[in-house]
Amino acid sequence: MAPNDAHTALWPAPHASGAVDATVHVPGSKSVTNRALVLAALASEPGWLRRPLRSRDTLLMAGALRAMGVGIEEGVGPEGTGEAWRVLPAGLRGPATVDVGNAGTVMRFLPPVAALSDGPVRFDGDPRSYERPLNGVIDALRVLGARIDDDGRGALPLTVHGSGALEGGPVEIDASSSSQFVSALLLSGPRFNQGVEVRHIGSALPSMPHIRMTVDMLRSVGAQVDTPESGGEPNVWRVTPGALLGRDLTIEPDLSNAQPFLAAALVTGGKVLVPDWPSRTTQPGDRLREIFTEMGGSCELTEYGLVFTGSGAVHGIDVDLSEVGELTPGIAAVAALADSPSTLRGVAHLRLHETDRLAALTKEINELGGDVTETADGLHIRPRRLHGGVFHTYEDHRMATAGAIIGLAVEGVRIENVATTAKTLPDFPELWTGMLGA
Ligand SMILES: O=C(O)C1=C[C@@H](OP(=O)(O)O)[C@@H](O)[C@H](O)C1
Ligand SMILES: C=C(OP(=O)(O)O)C(=O)O
Repeated sequence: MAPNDAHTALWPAPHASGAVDATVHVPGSKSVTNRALVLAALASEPGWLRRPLRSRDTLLMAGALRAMGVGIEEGVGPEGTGEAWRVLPAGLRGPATVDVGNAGTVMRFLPPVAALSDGPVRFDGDPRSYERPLNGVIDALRVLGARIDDDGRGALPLTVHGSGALEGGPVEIDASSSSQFVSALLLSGPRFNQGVEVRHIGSALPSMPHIRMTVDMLRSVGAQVDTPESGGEPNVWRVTPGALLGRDLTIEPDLSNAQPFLAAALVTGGKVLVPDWPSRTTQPGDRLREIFTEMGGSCELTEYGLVFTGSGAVHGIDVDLSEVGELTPGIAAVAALADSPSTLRGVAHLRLHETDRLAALTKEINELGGDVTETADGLHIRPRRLHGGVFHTYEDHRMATAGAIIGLAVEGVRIENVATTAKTLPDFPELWTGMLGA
């Protein structure tokens, strides 16, 4: 297939002939891998990442850090060569060029790192990356002492003129459009001369578990972080300046990418085991245990991992997803197959994700015969009998996996550009057909 054909190619989503019964080894977490790479690059000694996710977003992160002078070498992990990265921090260098693709983590976490480099770092990416909000990071970095050239829209493309150090200190931001603004400033904060104090002053802040993930991972490499939860002021996070340790970290499976496989058990009345499901985690995907149980399944966390079992019935749900927005496409797909209506709330910011996810889900489910309406901050989904057709994906990995869930229950669904799942889960089609025993 010629490279461009992948964008228009149609993948016949497998229809499930019966209940699935499978063990699915889900690759590492995108959010943990990309935080671990940044923290290891900023450390004062080498570190290891074991079982890192290797996907478009994480390879872009690794490539960008390498471009700024960081060593990231293939190492030997628990499963042999190629299963680990050894990260060798070095003085951060410019000039460099960073391709962010359409990775929120890369476009938001790296400009603060670039501000610590000793020269200009140019950031560019996919057309969609120009539309995703970055103003919180750009404005904050300027307040903290960085020089940035952009076109004034608060978005990519831009150049950060690193001068080898950043003063840091207190800064106010409105992170209501992305929690990643807060995470970005905290991750590099220990390396700023004064550390950083981030005060969120906007309306509701989405994706709080991802901010907790940032704080937890910072603390695990020796950073001192004060948070609202540790007795600080509401909406204020403070990072003390200091050296970061090089750690040996094994990356957890990506629980948000486990979603389509758990959904398969739910919609087919089957059973799926996801090995290595962590007993304690900050990943938002852990909320699936509760959400998919309410939608009709049951789960058990055993020494082998998470066993999720469908009952044969799928129920609608009324749920606020503001903390776990990235789960919305998969929940919407299950809701379209349920026996009662659903209301998904608290996710207006999804309009600025990989695509406008609220518009895309509404259009694509309705074109298969569904009845979805957009609300100010989410979706109303009234299940209808669906029919086959093309499910467009808008270069959004989670649209592709959402379409695959529907395809299990509805014959003749064809997914456009299933290869877009490579953003976070390059093996998705193989894992999916493997789960179905094909
Ligand atoms: O920090 C992270 O790793 C992420 C935070 C969330 O971003 P938003 O707060 O922009 O939704 C989430 O949706 C994204 O998939 C990953
Ligand atoms: C919103 C997402 O990604 P990003 O990290 O690009 O924001 C996502 O993975 O659902």
